[in-house]
Formats: sequence, structure tokens, C-alpha cells
Amino acid sequence: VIKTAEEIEKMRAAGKLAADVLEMIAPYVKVGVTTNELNDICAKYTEEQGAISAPLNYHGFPKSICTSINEVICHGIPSDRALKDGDILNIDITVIKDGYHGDTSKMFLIGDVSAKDKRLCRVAQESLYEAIKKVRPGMKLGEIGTIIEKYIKGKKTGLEKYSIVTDYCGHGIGAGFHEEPQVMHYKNNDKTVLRPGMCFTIEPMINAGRHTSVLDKDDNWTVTTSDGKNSAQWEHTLLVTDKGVEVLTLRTEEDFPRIINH
Ligand SMILES: CCc1ccsc1-c1ccc(O)c(O)c1
Ligand SMILES: [Mn+2]
Ligand SMILES: [Mn+2]
Repeated sequence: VIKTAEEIEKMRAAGKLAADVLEMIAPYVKVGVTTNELNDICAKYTEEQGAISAPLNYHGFPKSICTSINEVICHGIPSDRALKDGDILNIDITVIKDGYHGDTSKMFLIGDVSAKDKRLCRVAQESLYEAIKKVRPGMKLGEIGTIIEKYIKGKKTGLEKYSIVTDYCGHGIGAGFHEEPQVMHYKNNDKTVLRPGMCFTIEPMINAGRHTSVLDKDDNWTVTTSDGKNSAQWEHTLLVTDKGVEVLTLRTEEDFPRIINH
């Protein structure tokens, strides 16, 4: 749905706060810290900023952030599990500030991460950037997934054959956590035309092995790879502008432009 100028200001503020939470938590993300501790620090910070953590009680989710480690694709639940040397961790933050959502996630490399896992994380981030670079009014929504798939296929080597998780998508975002449209991360023909004022996330999940995912039957949340190989995800909340795109959740550490005009 197309946002008004006032709503766009609120999306900017929510996106900025979500990015700030990811920057704030970074120094705490070390071997030995538990994901429950990270959850509590993020929840407290978000509350202090006068915002709400969207995941808490969303469809019954029990915590304030998602923490997905190694073979966990997404929706990992914070627990007393301590981070270990070699882990790759996704922290997914969604905040509601003044009624509007900011949704973003990144990968953290814990201690000494293998070259393979570092490459998986880097390729996943680059696939997000490749897609963001192409976002502009008049573009067909399906081009986003097509770009990501083309990029990932091009990164194949003799040892690594990356795949794209198909069971979960990016999404429109605003006063609602999930709005129209669904944003597929794989090749598709969605002819929905992007318009200025649209806000949505792109959040590709890239697997080192097969694309298939398995939902944990005990906690009904944790999604893991079917072959036990690792997965990496990055997410940004984007605004379609008159001339291109604005990355509402950009962090200062990123070597990527906030605004791209075509
Ligand atoms: C934990 C929040 C949640 C619950 C059901 S889907 C979901 C979720 C998590 C992260 C996201 O980026 C997202 O768009 C949705
Ligand atoms: Mn998210
Ligand atoms: Mn999302």
C-alpha cells in the first residue's frame, strides 16, 4: 500500500531504530553469551526508546527477537544456548515505533568462522545488495527474486552450490508487520509494478545445501535446513522513491548507499 509523506517519516524513524538495535547489540555478541541475554538487552533498549518489539506474542512467538544459528534458517527462539566459536548467528529485529514497523536482520560471525561459512554469509549479503540496487518505480516485483537467483547461481563453485529458501518471503510493511505484496527471493513472474511510496522487505535466506526447510515439531517455530547444512539471511526494509530506492534500515557499518537514484 502506498505511504503518505507523514507515514514515510514514521517508516524512516522505525527503520532507523531497528538498525540502531542491531548496532547496539553488536558488542555483546561474543562466545559465551546466550541468545536469551541478547534478547533481553534488545528488548530493554527497544522499550527505553519508547518502541515495541514486534515479534513478542506475534502469532504467539515467545520472545522479542529471532536468533537463528548455523543450520537454523529463521524464527530461531532465544534460549539459554551460549554462542560457540565458529557459530554464524542471524539476529532479526522488528520494532514498532509510533505505530510503524522497522524490520531488519544481519549475520554475526562468532569467533573463528570457517572460510565456507564466511563465504555463505558474504554471498547472502551481496545477493540482497544486488536486488536493492535494482529497486525503482516501474520495476516488476518478480525481478527481485530473479536477480537474487541469478546472482546465487553465479556464485556456485565445485564445492558450493548455494540454494534459495522458497518457504519464506519478504513482505510489504508499514502499520502492519506483514502487508501486501509477498516478495519472493527466487526467479518468478510477479508482474506487480513498484510505485513510489511502497515499503517492503527483502530478506533472502541462502542455504549451503538444499533449499528445503523443516519446521521444528516441538517448538513450532524453529525452521532448519533439511540436510543440516548452514543457512544465512540478511534483511532490509526499503522505500520505493520517485527515482529509485531508500534503505530505511541501513547501518553505519555498511559500505552501501542509503539512497540510490536512477
Ligand atoms: C518471530 C516473528 C515472526 C512470527 C511469525 S513470522 C515472523 C517473522 C520473523 C522475522 C521476519 O523478518 C518476519 O518478516 C517475520
Ligand atoms: Mn525480520
Ligand atoms: Mn521480515
